[in-house]
Amino acid sequence: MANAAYIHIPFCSHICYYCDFAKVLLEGQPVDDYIDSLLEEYRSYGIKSLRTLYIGGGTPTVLTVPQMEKLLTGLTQELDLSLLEEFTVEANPSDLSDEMIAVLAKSPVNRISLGVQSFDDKLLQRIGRTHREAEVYDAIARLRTAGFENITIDLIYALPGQEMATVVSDVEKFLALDLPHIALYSLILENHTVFMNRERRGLLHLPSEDKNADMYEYIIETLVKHGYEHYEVSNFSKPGFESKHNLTYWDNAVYYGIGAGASGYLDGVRYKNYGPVHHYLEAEAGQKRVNEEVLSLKEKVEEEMFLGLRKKSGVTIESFEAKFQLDFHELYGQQVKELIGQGLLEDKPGLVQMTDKGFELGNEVFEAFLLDDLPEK
Ligand SMILES: C[S@@+](CC[C@H](N)C(=O)[O-])C[C@H]1O[C@@H](n2cnc3c(N)ncnc32)[C@H](O)[C@@H]1O
Ligand SMILES: C[S@@+](CC[C@H](N)C(=O)[O-])C[C@H]1O[C@@H](n2cnc3c(N)ncnc32)[C@H](O)[C@@H]1O
Ligand code: SF4
Repeated sequence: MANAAYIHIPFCSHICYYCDFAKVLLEGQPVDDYIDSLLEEYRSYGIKSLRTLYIGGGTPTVLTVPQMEKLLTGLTQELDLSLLEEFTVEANPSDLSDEMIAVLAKSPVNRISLGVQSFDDKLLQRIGRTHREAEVYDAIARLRTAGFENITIDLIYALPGQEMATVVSDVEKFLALDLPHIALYSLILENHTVFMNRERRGLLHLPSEDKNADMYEYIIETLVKHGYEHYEVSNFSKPGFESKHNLTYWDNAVYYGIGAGASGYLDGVRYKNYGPVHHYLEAEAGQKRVNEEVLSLKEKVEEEMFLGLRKKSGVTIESFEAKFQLDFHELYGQQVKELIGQGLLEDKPGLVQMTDKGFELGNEVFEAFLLDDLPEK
């Protein structure tokens, strides 16, 4: 059975201009019913032990303190806590009250992921965030006082109108905080967002691809110079602070996905739950899935490569062959040779690993690992 569970809280107090994740405005939503329903789905799996738990969103910290307490108790009361290594809650800097921090601190939660996005107040305003730089420092100080050490932040770069100077200042401000982990995402223009709407009307001014690449290079170089490991395309950590939960995804391992819009991977099936809260609520505990995909061997192999290559440590040929009982060189020998020749993969025996150039041109590398056909064995 799976050792990791993702729990989705789809509510937000405002909607950011770039975001297309499963979320809805909090106002008027049946939040108490949602928590009951989510805990019912969780219990239906009979989970007794987990190595990682991750509550994401949406914005989990928009719950009231009693709602958060109920959720945390419901998720952990049946668990053998001695086996739970990492328990993350995502938080928005502007709604982390002292009471909320106190509830998180006295629970088994041991990692906080703060959605900072940028330290530049003008930029924050331009992307539809409601918090400001000062609130980030205040939230981090109060989290630290409450005993949280393992704090990570999310930043986005290549935002509309953004110049290199704010990337530099964002990275410098992150370094000054001396946190053990950061995720830095290049903005993805998503459908159904305010930004996409503006783009269609020719009103969005995104940095060019070249500028985007310069920003990524600067980020990698600077963070690595300051002792952070670039352990995944967008993730950097001090040694020992890699996200164990997210590594489960990139290791192509199984996990529960619980809540509206959550994805899971169990028994060779990738599934997704109903996104709209009322659809999710109407479905019985065992019927929350809107789709299920039974993966073929070919799909499993491709996913192993796509996900594994996102990690700096890459894919070990020995473990690939042990997992699939297939000859790696027969399947991918030629592609790997070509990608090494193009400087996109490292030339290391027994290991398939991206270079920094490979990370920049990720999709080109991934495409090379698509297979024509692979008979089921
Ligand atoms: C779905 S959000 C949930 C966390 C929380 N609600 C918050 O925003 O702080 C998770 C992260 O995804 C990233 N993200 C969301 N939309 C994105 C986009 N269009 N492009 C790049 N990153 C994005 C942001 O960095 C965000 O912190
Ligand atoms: C973009 S990542 C940010 C990770 C964070 N920086 C960290 O290191 O912990 C997190 C977001 O991905 C989405 N997500 C993660 N796992 C998911 C799953 N199993 N099902 C659905 N959404 C998921 C959620 O929207 C969540 O807010
Ligand atoms: S980025 Fe976070 S706060 Fe903003 S809309 Fe998306 S989930 Fe909500």
